[in-house]
Amino acid sequence: MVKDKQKTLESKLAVLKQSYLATLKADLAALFQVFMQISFEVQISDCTLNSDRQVVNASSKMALDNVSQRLHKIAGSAGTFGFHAVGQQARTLEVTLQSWLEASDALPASSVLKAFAQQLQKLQSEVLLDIQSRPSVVAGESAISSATVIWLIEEDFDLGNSILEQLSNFSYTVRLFSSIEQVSELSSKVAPDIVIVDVRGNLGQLASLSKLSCPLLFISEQDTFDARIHAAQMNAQGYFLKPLNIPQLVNRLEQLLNDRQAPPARIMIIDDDDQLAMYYQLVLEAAGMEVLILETSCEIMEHISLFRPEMLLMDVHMPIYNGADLAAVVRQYDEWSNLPIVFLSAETDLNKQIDTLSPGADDFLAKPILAAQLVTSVRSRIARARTLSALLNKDSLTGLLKHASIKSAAVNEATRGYRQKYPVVVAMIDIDNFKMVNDTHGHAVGDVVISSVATLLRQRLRQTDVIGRYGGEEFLIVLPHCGAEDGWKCLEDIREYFSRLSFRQGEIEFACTLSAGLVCSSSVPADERETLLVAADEALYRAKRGGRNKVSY
Ligand SMILES: Nc1nc2c(ncn2[C@@H]2O[C@H](COP(=O)(O)OP(=O)(O)OP(=O)(O)O)[C@@H](O)[C@H]2O)c(=O)[nH]1
Repeated sequence: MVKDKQKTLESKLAVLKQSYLATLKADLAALFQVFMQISFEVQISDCTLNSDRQVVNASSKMALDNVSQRLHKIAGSAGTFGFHAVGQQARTLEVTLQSWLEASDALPASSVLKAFAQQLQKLQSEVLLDIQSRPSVVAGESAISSATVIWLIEEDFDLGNSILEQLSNFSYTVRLFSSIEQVSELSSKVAPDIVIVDVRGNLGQLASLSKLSCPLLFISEQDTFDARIHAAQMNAQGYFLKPLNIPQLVNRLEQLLNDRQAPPARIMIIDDDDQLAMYYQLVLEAAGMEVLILETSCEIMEHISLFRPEMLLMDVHMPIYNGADLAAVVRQYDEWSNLPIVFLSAETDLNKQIDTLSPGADDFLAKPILAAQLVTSVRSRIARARTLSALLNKDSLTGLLKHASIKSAAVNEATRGYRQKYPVVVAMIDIDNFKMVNDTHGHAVGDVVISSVATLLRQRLRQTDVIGRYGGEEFLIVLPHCGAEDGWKCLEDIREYFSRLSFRQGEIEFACTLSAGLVCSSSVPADERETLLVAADEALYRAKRGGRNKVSY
């Protein structure tokens, strides 16, 4: 699967490289012609006694400036496509041109200009000969696995089956083993995502599990320091006492799987060079990211609010609006004040880089940029942005969006739905008689119940759905592209699953239920969208009044 993906990417890149080569050849041929024309005009003006050399200088300087800008682009793009030598020579020519343009006196003699034109011609022929290797491509790993496979090692068949059944409620695929030897044999051929083992004092045998490359969780009867230090030395990433608290175990499983199940990063690219933009797109998509190339800069804010990028990758010098101005516009919107903006630029002058950064961009990536470098830089910046955003917007108990964030997300999602004419479901979910859970089993157990609802919602909803903790034991979810009927079925499914979970406090086992109320945007006029939350709350109230453990709309 990954190999096929890699092959497709390589063939797409080969096509793109061919098309870039054709453009590059045509560009260099055009630059050569422009240059020959300039040197011809300078030569004529040198020979004609009554010519106005100043006028010729002014118009030639404008033309040279244009050539310099085009060379600047080539210097940035050629290396990216693997034509490193061409990129470096274009940079050298650009620097020469800049020194002429910055000098206040007349342009160099026509013979110097002609010599420069010949260098351009040489560059053109070198493009044909340049057989530099292709840029390396990082094959993307799929961010999301279809189902999480857990190997459970439990000698007690009944206990093993009971754990298996409960974990299956959370959509895990669980395989039960009765001994560590069985796992050791199989682990050389296939690998699970996580191994859970009931240690039962089998300390010697456990050593063979340390070779596993996946996370290891221990279940034990012993709550002693020795047992726990042994688990730590074996790199166990969780230690759970019997009788097992399944929601607590599931919380840890979710934390471990969180990175792998994170939604793909969304990147928006703005570059007037179509081929470069497509190259970045291919490379980032192959690494599992979602990429949108913005075609019309003046619609930047509409596209940002629709696509909701986690990073903007922008060229600096663009024909109509430059990158610095676009970054400043983005920063005028509070909602996007933290969006990472990274410039991809062939600019090598540090002072100019700093000038460009000041209005609102966060960083620079110098062109030419290799595929692996691009993927790594984007990944690490997005990871950091996600961590910061989680700290700011996420509730610490459940990892879901906090009250203010989910509330504004609900309004934003609904607004987008009205604009693009698709239905959006907004639903309020509340744990039934939760006060009694706290009063009977204690606040800590209540917290486990709250976080198990969060886990269930994360697992059962789509990645495009938005989930938040609205209040203590109340949740708000937003389901884009979903009608009332489908929303109801989805919530019914969640309600039913939740009622089957069993929670534990010591020897006492208990179950909980939840109620939900939903509203679909198609039943509320666009200009009354602020009332969607009130309508969902009213539906929740009807579900409570109707006896709880119900979904109403
Ligand atoms: N454990 C725990 N309890 C919380 C948290 N936040 C709020 N609560 C409790 O949640 C309970 C909510 O109780 P009520 O609003 O009376 O509702 P209820 O008992 O769920 O009854 P219905 O909603 O009518 O079914 C209160 O006892 C709060 O103290 C929290 O973070 N952790």
